[in-house]
Amino acid sequence: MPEENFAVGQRWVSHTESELGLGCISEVQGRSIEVSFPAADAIRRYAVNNAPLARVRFEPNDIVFDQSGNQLIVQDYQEHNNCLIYACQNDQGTLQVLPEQDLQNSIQFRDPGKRLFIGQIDKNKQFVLRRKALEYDHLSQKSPLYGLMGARVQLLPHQIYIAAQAAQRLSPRLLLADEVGLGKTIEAGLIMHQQWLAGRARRVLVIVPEPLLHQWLVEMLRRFNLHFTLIDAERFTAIHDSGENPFESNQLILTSMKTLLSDTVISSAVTDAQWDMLVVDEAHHLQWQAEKASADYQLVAKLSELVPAVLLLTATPQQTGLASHFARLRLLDPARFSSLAQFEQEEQAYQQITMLIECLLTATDVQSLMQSTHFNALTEKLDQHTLQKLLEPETFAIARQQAFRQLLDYFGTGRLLYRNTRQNVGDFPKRILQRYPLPEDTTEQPWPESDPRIDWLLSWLQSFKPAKALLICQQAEMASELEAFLRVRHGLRTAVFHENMSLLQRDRAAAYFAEQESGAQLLICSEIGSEGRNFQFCHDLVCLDLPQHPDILEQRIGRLDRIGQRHPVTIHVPYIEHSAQHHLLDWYDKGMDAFSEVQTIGENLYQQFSAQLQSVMVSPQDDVAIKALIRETRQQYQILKTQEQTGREKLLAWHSFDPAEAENLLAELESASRPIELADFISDFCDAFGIDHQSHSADTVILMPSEQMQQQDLPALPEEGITGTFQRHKALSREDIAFFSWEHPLIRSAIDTVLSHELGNTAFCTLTDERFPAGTLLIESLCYFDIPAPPGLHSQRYLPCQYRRLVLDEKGRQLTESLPSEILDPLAGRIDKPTARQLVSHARNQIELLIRQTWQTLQHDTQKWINSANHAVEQEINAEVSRLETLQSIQGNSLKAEISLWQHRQSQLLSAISTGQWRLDAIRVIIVTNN
Ligand SMILES: Nc1ncnc2c1ncn2[C@@H]1O[C@H](COP(=O)(O)OP(=O)(O)OP(=O)(O)O)[C@@H](O)[C@H]1O
Repeated sequence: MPEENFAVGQRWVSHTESELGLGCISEVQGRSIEVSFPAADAIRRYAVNNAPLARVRFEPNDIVFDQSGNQLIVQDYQEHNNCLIYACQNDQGTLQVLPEQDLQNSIQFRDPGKRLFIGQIDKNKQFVLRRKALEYDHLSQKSPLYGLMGARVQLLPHQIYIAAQAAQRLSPRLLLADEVGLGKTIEAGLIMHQQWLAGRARRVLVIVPEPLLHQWLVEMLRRFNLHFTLIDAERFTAIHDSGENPFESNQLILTSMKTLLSDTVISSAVTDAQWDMLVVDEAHHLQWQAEKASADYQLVAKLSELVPAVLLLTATPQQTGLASHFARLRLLDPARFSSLAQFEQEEQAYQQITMLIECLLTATDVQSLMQSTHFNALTEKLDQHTLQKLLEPETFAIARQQAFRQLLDYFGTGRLLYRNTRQNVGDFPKRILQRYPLPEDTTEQPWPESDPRIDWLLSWLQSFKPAKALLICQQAEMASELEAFLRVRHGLRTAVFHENMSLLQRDRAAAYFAEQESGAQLLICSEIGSEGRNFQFCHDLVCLDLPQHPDILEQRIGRLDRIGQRHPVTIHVPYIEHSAQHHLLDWYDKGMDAFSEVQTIGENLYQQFSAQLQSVMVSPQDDVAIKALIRETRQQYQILKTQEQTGREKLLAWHSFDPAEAENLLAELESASRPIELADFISDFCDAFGIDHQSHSADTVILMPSEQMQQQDLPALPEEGITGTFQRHKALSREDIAFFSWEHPLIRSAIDTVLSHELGNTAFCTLTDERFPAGTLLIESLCYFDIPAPPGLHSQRYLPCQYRRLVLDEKGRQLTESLPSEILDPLAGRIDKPTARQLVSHARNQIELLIRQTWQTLQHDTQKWINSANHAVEQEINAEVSRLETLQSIQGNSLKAEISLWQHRQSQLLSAISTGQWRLDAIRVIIVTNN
């Protein structure tokens, strides 16, 4: 560093203490200088020939700040008395003079070029860490499966398939209607997690029945690391009184329909808040009839007009009738489901659509398709464009898939209804009915003493000890009374669970029942209270009474027959012979196998036979009528079941699950998990940022904050530390250990920390590689493509990729392919910092040339990137518009407004993408030494 360069007033930075900010030379005396660092209130004295300082010189177009914090753009500079005077433009566009002494003192250099030339050169290890952070960030964000990997769940094919389908949609609007207990909550969690991580759903509202609040809260946190805030009426009032909308107090809100409907102030506040995603569990309660819609339906209808992504969950979508089912579908996709009459007609034609799809799927080529008996009918249903492609041998395979999707969407069960069945999923235990006929009681005692079913229950429980059983009855009052009777009068270990209890009481009761050793032997639940709950740790269900709708019976059995159940589920039904309940039991058992099989046509049978059933139940001695009811129900059951299996169920099965595709997805998830690389990344990150890390056991580490931590705010690192494993199976069996995946909040925050910090954005290394002459200078740069656009547009998702690594030589030749990081990193040699600074300073002109060449290469490719993103936008939006146009012509209603919304979105996207630009994130200078 030539000593004559130093002059009072000049601005320099320290290589060794960059945190001091911008220094100003306050004294030059003989062979020493004094530098003040006003931002740190520090003074340093250095020997002239050995000062660890770099001169700060801004170039035209650099952004600088004056001492009052005003932002200025450098236009030019001149030297006066060895000091620089900048000519700058302020934000009003006027020119202004800024002597370097007046530059802001608290400067921190982020730009890699600037840092390199002022001597802030980081370690190679830090550069590599940064590159890995960029690569992983990019790879995961780009992967269509990003968001589906990090949940602490088993990767079950039927769930991953649905979640991956949802991930392809910009804002999924779906009805998740898997059979009871197949994991709709988990599917919704996966979809939410994916949308949350992809930045597409920042504000989520989940509405569940009150008894399920806590279960949801815990599942979302434990399995997905999603921290929901629970809003009940009390909490609402507390926050509301401070003037804030309680639904805006957090990003993820969990509430119950009861809370929302308890006060109009609450229901208005929920619709006033802005949401990206709405989830409604047990959605069969949203009832609708042409003349009247229930209050909860009306509220969800209002919300679903405002919220882009909507998930409705129910195992029994038709429990409250076909009209309500249709109305819920219409909430999700009004363009597709516009008329109930048409919807009913479509249901009648499902068998025909199934035949057409079968004809399509079995055809191996154009010839065989044309020879099929259903070919003509098929041509009537397909649009001209798809048909044309279907008749070309080259496009046959793709068009067949497209035609299949169109038939399902336009004429089948739609693209928004997913229903997995035990048949799809496989491997479920059997259901067994145990009947206990009892003689009528003739004593005159009050209930429950007078009830022979209670005597039966007492002796059954005695013989059954210590195994646990769940008893579900229709009413909360009955559940309470019975539980008190068994506990107080007979000293049994029982618990009760119903909708009139507080959240805390219910959770205590469930926990008492779940306790292995000293817990309750019997949990008595009301119908509504138990809906959606997980009780699969027990496998005996007692029904003292039976509900009158097959779907409600299915909900009951589903408390035990759910994922995780390892034993056959036994349903114990004690009943008084020849009573109404006896007939109801026969109707279910002999009329429709309701105990041994999952009901898909329960609602239909209920509609047809409920009147007859009522009359049989009021005159239980009428044997002829009873037999007729069971015979007719059975006949109808068989007819409907065949129709279902060849119509609706088949369409739903096709739409809801593709085993081959699901297998591919699981394989992709497996390979994207890269646990070894993750372990390395964590270890490198901890080294760079001063976090303690040590091995806990195989594939498991303990991370602890330390006093040397450079980044104080690594939000996901708890003060007491965290233990995490990279293995899913271990995380599933050890609740106390976190599941570390690329999606875990701590890892995402580690990646963000690296990328938001400048550490590692400059480096210098030597290279021994005989392919290049000694002395060759190369530059490795890490670049990112940014699109400054409103977040709601999600424009990044259309880019071919957002991150690039480039290696260039002095002649501007690209060596990226011949020097991939796997080759370069092991060959990169360390060089001490002072020498590196000298070399950089010496080769400044060449390095600047290399940086310019990198920029030129990037600029040259910018248009390619923009074109490719535009193409992706057009493809997606044109497909949506063409779908709406087809629906318009099939259904005969105008969808102009919807079409123009999509077109508007397209023009917004195209204009945002056209402003996209590359950013240079990091550079490493490489000098070939060959020694
Ligand atoms: N992929 C999975 N990994 C681990 N556990 C799972 C998985 N999927 C579901 N489960 C467990 O299986 C049980 C049933 O799942 P869930 O509650 O999501 O089903 P559901 O379809 O919503 O039930 P319901 O029809 O009763 O509302 C829960 O205990 C859940 O934690």
